[in-house]
Amino acid sequence: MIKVLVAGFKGRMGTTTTNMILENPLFELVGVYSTSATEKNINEIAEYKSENVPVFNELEKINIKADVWIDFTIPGAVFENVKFAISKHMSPVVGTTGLTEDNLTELKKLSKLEKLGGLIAPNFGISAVLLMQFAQQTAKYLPDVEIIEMHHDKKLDAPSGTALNTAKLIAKVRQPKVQGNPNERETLPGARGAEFEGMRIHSVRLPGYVAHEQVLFGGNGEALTIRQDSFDRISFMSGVAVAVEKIGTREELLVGLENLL
Ligand SMILES: NC(=O)c1ccc[n+]([C@@H]2O[C@H](COP(=O)([O-])OP(=O)(O)OC[C@H]3O[C@@H](n4cnc5c(N)ncnc54)[C@H](O)[C@@H]3O)[C@@H](O)[C@H]2O)c1
Ligand SMILES: O=C(O)C1=N[C@H](C(=O)O)CCC1
Repeated sequence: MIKVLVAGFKGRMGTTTTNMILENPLFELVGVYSTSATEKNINEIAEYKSENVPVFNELEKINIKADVWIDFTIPGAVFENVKFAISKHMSPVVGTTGLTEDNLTELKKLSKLEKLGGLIAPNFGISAVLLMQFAQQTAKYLPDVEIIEMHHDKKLDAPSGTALNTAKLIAKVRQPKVQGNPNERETLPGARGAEFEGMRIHSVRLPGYVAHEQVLFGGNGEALTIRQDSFDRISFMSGVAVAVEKIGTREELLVGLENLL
């Protein structure tokens, strides 16, 4: 059995992930962590009353040994959480967005020193992973692109990690370029959205949405739109399960679920 700790276990993703881990016979939930938790054991929560899993609310007090640390917390905490997990030889499987390139460089170094596998995945949904792959392929032929990501209105960060990763993948196959009229003026600041190496990224936040992204390509007399929709957080769970199952076979920190499939 693979021993798993879930950080952020009371959140939207953490709850879904905790339930998946409890239901999967390959996995054993050995601890849960949330700075907002007041319980000592997960069985103090009605839906988990038949379980016996310690609850932690301070990083330094986590004294259990897990094989895998799953992180669905917040952008402001994920870097310290993952450094802690690596220091305790717990393979990080990280969904939390907001890690910078410098963060990733340092975490990769720490993983290598520990000879420890880990995964940072901006999106565990197969439809999103495919969208990013298709977008990178398309950009080789249609380099003018704008990204529109749409999420629920409780999301903390913008643009989404998925949109930023989509732009980074596209940037690998095209030269930076100015899109639109070089003399264009925003009569309303922000009208043209965020800018990443000439690409524009637009973030929509609305109730009723979960996680969605469109990548729009324009060419001479033609256009192509690629779209993915995550309607329910269950859509991320098969990717999380694959990562938890496979990460122990690696000895480095990977970025992107496609590197583990
Ligand atoms: N990679 C993916 O497939 C994927 C999918 C969905 C969400 N996400 C990302 O996961 C993160 C969480 O999303 P969410 O919708 O579940 O958010 P959420 O706000 O519902 O949950 C975050 C949880 O983390 C807890 N928390 C806050 N600080 C903490 C800390 N220092 N240590 C431990 N727990 C802490 C909060 O109390 C909360 O319960 C976001 O960064 C989001 O972008 C990634
Ligand atoms: O619900 C969220 O928040 C999501 N965050 C990730 C991102 O920022 O790309 C993945 C999709 C859902």
